[in-house]
Amino acid sequence: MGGAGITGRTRPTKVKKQASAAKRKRDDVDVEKLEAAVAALEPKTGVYKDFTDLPLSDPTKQGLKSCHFAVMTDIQSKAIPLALQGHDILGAAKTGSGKTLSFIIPVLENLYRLQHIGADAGLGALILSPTRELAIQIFDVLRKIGKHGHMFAAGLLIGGKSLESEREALTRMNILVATPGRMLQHLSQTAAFNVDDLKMLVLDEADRILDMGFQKDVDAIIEYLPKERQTMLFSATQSRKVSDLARLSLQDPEYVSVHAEDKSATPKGLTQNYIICPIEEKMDTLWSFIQASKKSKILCFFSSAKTVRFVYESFRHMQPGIPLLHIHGRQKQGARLDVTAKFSAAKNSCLFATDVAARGLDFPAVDFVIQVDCPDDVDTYIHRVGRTARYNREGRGVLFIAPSEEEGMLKRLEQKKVPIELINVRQKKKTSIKEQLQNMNFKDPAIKYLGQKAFMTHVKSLYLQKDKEVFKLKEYNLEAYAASLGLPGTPRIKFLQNDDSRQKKQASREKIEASEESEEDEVAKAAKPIRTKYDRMFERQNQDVLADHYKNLVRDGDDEAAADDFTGAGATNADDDFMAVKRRIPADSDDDEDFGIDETTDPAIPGGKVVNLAGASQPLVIDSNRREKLLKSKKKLLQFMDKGKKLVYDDEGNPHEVYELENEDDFKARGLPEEQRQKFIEQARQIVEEADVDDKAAAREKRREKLRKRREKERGEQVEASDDDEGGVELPDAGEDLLANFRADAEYSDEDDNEEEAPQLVEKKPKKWFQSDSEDDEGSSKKKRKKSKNARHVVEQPETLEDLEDMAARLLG
Ligand SMILES: Nc1ncnc2c1ncn2[C@@H]1O[C@H](COP(=O)(O)OP(=O)(O)OP(=O)(O)O)[C@@H](O)[C@H]1O
Repeated sequence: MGGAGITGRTRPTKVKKQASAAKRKRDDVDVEKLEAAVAALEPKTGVYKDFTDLPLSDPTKQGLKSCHFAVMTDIQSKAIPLALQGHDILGAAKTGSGKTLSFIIPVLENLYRLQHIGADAGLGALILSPTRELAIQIFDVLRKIGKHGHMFAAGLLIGGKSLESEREALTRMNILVATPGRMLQHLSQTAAFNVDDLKMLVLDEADRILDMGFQKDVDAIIEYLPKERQTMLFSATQSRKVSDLARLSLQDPEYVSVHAEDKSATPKGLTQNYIICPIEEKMDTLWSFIQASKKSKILCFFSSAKTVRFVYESFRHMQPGIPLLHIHGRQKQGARLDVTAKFSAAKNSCLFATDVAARGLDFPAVDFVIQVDCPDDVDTYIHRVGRTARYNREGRGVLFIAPSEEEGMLKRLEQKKVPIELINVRQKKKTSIKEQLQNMNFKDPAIKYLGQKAFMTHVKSLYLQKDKEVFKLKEYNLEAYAASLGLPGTPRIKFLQNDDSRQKKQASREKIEASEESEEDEVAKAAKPIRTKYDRMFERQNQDVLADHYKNLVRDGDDEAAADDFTGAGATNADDDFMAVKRRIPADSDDDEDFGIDETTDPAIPGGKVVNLAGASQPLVIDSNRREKLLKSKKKLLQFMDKGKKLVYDDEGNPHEVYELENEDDFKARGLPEEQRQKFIEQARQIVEEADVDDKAAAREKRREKLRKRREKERGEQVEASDDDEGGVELPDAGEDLLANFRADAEYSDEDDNEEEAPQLVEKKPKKWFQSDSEDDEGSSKKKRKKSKNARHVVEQPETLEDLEDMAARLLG
């Protein structure tokens, strides 16, 4: 199991049994008293300040005492009494305000009063956390409070170990702190894992857990859990919808929010500032800030793991004089835990992190939270900044905002009541590290690679940001940003180029369209009154074949008025039945020519038009623009076309209907099929041979002609060359010319020697599909070997169609 159980004392069995029995008796009395005291609580009216004001079991009291927790925080004093009475809770309170104890104490107490203890009792409470680190932290608090006399078996289920090793221990657990993914895995794969008796479900960082990433897992987990249970949701930012609550089957939940009374959404001891920092200045500003705060504990947030790695590696190389750490989701679990432990213990340190460290983590005494990359939304801002100024401590948050992000981001922060003030960076104290980064990129390909990756991921994350009012990709100077990372050039980003080319295409399309509208059109357009969709609708011909809802638009009694109202360009006058308004298909339209369209006027449809499509079984009635458009689509027209007939072509190429074919009896009368086939092949061979003689003669003549022309040309060139060539040798200046010369030489190399075989390419070619192996072996005479040595392998290359036929005829023969 991922964590140690709370139980685990080793005593002789007999003594143990006696002690347990005595304890049970004591507990029974204890439990009854506690039940009564809890029932007597008045959560809404009563004032409960200290933990001692609440009816808690001795082991819990002991645990709180050992941790020196005496006075309750606001959320604790409001939520714990309600939770002890078994209410469902929706708790929202600022970061660092003590939400963890608000659910840990009720979990321990309620299970204790129910005596839901021991392996047989099964799982009594499940606490879900979005990250492993937070789960570990919660488990740690649970262990600290519970280890003074509580007998529950508690476990941590966050993965990282084999399912098998967790399986057995899992079935004995009473309280589990888990990440949703791992919990679901066990629910679906560990048969003996029984959750039917679960009494309490807690979702810490609920808004994150119910978000997209975990939604499916959480929904699936809930399917396994009994509906009758107590459910508690806690988060610093609560933006849950009713649908979420329904999914979780919350019953009349109590809303416990401590934001309402206090105007700001962030802790009192927190000072919040922002600086205007273009992305290309982030590296310099951050470096300078770290240099000026070496005696502090700093937590810096970035938007991607790649940026975290690049900044960590490059700053480390530059020896900043403060221990650097980094954490992101792509690290192994062991490394992440190591980092959180180191940063928790450190006095002065700088941790570069992604949002994996933004929620819930309780690092003691963080002085600064620097949000180097603007957070996706205000909730993320609040969670990040909440890593400092925890539980009445002081702390400071600094947000880096690019000029284009300022307006949008400030608006959103204001909406969520986040008090933040602008401060300026002292330019004198700012040092540029651009050159150092450039050198590093130059010398170390690994750094350069990281830099390129960081650049691309950052740009991609800006591109994918949902809030376009804050993140306007076009406003960032990406070239300068790449240079600020020390990169030799701006990495090419595919999606941006695709976007650009898409836009360019769109623009040029629009341009073409615009230019296609000639001046004449413009004049005509200007002269025409503007026609609306309705005008066009009532201008239609063949209104009697229109859909009913069109007809319904103009009822008998309304006709005239409607005609007046809607008189458009095509309407003649009010007396005319506008259903019969003439509609013209431009006579000069040549669209139809392409499709062999024949237009007539259908007498059955007043003013209507019938188009006879070549090959179509039925004429196509044009009764709407849609149908008219259809005439332009070959594909669509196919459905109106005749499917065609089966025809058989004779030797002269004349088509015949199938029924004209010879019947079976006649065919049989002409002899056996095999004999007929042989006869046919023989006839065909004769025909081919006869044709072959003519074809060969023609081909030879053609080749001779070609050769003659070429020689004439060469002779002419030689004369020209001797005229130009006055001593020097001119080299062909383009590779292409060289290639052309080579080809010509190769093709005709043997031509003079063997006209009959020309053209031949003296070149070894891979064996063709028509060459059998025996062909190669056949006649292993010296002569053949000699020939093959000289000419290697001679393969005819048909040049003309005649050559090809010639070759084919020889092969067939
Ligand atoms: N009653 C208390 N008295 C003293 N310290 C407390 C008390 N309750 C909580 N704390 C301390 O306050 C710190 C913050 O508590 P906790 O982590 O529960 O905050 P949180 O509200 O869950 O924060 P976040 O929203 O960031 O998760 C912890 O270090 C915890 O030990």
